[in-house]
Amino acid sequence: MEFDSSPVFLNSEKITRYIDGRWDSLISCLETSFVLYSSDDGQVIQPVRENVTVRDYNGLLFSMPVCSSPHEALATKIITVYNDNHLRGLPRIQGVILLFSAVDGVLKAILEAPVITAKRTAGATAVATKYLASENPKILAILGAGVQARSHFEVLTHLYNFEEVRIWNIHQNNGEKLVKELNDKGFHCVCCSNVEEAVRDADIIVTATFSKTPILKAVWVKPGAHINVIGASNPTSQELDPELMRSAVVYTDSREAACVESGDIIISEVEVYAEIGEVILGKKEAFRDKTTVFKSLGMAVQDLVSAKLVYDAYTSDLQK
Ligand SMILES: NC(=O)C1=CN([C@@H]2O[C@H](COP(=O)(O)OP(=O)(O)OC[C@H]3O[C@@H](n4cnc5c(N)ncnc54)[C@H](OP(=O)(O)O)[C@@H]3O)[C@@H](O)[C@H]2O)C=CC1
Ligand SMILES: O=C(O)C1=NCCCC1
Repeated sequence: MEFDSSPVFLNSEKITRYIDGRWDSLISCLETSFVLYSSDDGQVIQPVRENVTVRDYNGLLFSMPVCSSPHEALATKIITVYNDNHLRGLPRIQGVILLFSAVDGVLKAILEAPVITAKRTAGATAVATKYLASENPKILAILGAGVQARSHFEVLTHLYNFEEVRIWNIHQNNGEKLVKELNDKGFHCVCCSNVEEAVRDADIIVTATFSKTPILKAVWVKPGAHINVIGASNPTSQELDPELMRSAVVYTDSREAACVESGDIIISEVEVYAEIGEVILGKKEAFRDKTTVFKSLGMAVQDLVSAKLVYDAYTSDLQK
């Protein structure tokens, strides 16, 4: 018998076709991935990711392998993160996800990483926010106006009917561009000229920037707010001031990764109260009425379940 081992290649356009409009399915897969990861029963094997610094060009190369037994799948995301790429007119994050069968090791698909990274990170935030934010959030503040800011706007406005959405960005023109783009689609967002104005009385805050130093201060944040910290994914960068970190109950996706990768956790010397998977499993409490931080690092198992969602939709479409 002939063995056709050619993997399919799914570019960003195809991935968008199979993932757009599917927030509820994605959120549900991501919730499962948090549970599997935090179950500690070996169903998911996911080492802390490796990275290589490209010193001369201010770049990084990340390798993120994972095995998920319940999905009978293996995946590795390989991405580059080049902070100065906006000056070259290129995205800061690029790369691929390789999806394999865990049964026989066959490479099933090569998927461009940016769309999945954008959607799965926002979907993961949605899971954390569902568990940790107050029941009826009215004001959303997003700090940043890039890829993650967009996907977080999308998923959080899918989940909640906010009375106000405020956006702040370091370069105000880019913040205004995003606000115009969203308002042209029928939303009503405002662009703020400083962080304090953006987060005043906000119930949910998202920080999604490439800042290396804190942009969000404790005194500006309403007690009881829920903050999703998406950027500062290395031990020397911070998005939140240490006082804010110390005044909040801190949750994360992976405790093991947070302790070596998150500047916000390492520099402020806070303890991680729980992984979000432990909250979903009922092993740890969700303090909705306290100020909570979800420190998102991003996990390979999130890429695996999202890539599989797209691949399965693609293959079932082929069979029609
Ligand atoms: N937790 C996770 O799973 C993931 C985390 N990330 C992280 O999320 C963050 C955003 O990524 P993404 O949206 O893809 O990147 P983008 O390049 O699309 O957007 C980056 C945003 O950060 C702003 N920015 C750049 N430098 C600074 C600075 N010094 N201070 C404040 N703002 C700044 C940019 O403003 P302007 O464009 O005007 O310069 C832009 O709004 C990054 O830190 C990235 O590493 C990304 C993927 C997954
Ligand atoms: O999980 C990811 O993907 C990323 N995490 C932090 C840095 C960029 C990409």
